Amino acid sequence: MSLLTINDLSKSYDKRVKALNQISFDVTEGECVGIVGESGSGKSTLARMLLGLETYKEGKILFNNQQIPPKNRSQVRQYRKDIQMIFQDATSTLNPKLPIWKSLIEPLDNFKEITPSFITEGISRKQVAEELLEMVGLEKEMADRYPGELSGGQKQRVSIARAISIEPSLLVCDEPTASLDVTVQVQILQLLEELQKKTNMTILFISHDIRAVTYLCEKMIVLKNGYIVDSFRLEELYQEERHSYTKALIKAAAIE
Ligand SMILES: Nc1ncnc2c1ncn2[C@@H]1O[C@H](COP(=O)(O)OP(=O)(O)OP(=O)(O)O)[C@@H](O)[C@H]1O
Repeated sequence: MSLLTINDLSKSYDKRVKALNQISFDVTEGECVGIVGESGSGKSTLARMLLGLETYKEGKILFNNQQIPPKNRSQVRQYRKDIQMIFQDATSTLNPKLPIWKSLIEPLDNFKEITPSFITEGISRKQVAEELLEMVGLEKEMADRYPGELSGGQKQRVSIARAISIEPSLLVCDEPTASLDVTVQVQILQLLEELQKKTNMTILFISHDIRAVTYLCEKMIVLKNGYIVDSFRLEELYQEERHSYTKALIKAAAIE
């Protein structure tokens, strides 16, 4: 079943800048779809539109068959739970004044009606945070630390744990590995892959890095100057019919 449908979506900031041009694609439940493109191709614009942070006049965004941004309050609340986001800069997601466990537990505090399947009944809020830390490969002793005492990779793991704590239907990752060292990038991709396999969660992975996208995603969409110039499944990556821009990205990333 299609979880997210984007139909003929366009976005203009002013008369001169058309950030997105009639883009259309579908994301099916359980899929991991990558959006790849260089700087200025419209990736962040698309991510902001998915979160309901940008208005639009042309086209449609449907999530679970409901128009985005939703119209009424209860739909907005449901939507805020169902779509979670991971950003390039994990620091901005974590309150520097709170110990990690308190930041981790925030989404669950906001959605008290949710009892995630991974939570053992009757455990304290702090123990829930510790279980979440272990799910993303961190020691539970990290719970009492502050964001300033964590490395970039550890902070990104915490922000992933926070995002998945309320079991969203869709996880949107906007350049989640862009500011990390290469070895840490691989570890974060491995973590996302592992979590996706375990939970069958749907991921939309946005990146300028075709290598990261091909590592994680089974379907890819190539954006250039706001247009979708190519879209294909991973096994079709090296086919002759790929767009010249896709071929150039593959060449530049040396993954031929
Ligand atoms: N708030 C804004 N006002 C005006 N133009 C904007 C605004 N945000 C983005 N743009 C323009 O829209 C186009 C797409 O930008 P966007 O940030 O979506 O690209 P991107 O692929 O995410 O780039 P990057 O990887 O550098 O973040 C660019 O031409 C950009 O200058």
